[in-house]
Amino acid sequence: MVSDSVFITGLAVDATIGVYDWERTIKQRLVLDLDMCFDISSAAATDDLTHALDYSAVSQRVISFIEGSAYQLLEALAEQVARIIMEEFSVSGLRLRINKPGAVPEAAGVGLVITRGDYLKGDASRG
Ligand SMILES: Nc1nc2c(c(=O)[nH]1)N=C([C@H](O)[C@@H](O)CO)CN2
Repeated sequence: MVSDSVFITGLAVDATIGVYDWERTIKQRLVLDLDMCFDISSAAATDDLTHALDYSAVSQRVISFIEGSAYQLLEALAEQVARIIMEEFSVSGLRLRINKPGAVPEAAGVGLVITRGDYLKGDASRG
């Protein structure tokens, strides 16, 4: 079981997201934190990006997907982002946190955290 991970924090994307009519006509800021299970041993041994989980490529793919999406719920968006990363980047598990900082004016942030795949298996230090 792999305990290595590659992370992305504070990934800011403007999206059409929300359940109310007024939210369907504007873009709102979302901020994502990702922790992705990935064995770094091959990248470490070869010093070659082609053997690494390229956090730049993941970031651009996630930004592109979210900018083209129009979900109502963060839950629906989160599930698809997790699926894309796991399917397209050979990530065996991940933790995804999505913050919608403007949604509740009285709160610094609201949102959700999901874990998928192997994220919590075999590594007590995560979670
Ligand atoms: N669990 C969730 N609760 C709420 C969501 C959501 O996506 N998941 N969305 C909204 C509204 O769109 C809100 O952000 C508008 O301010 C409310 N609750």
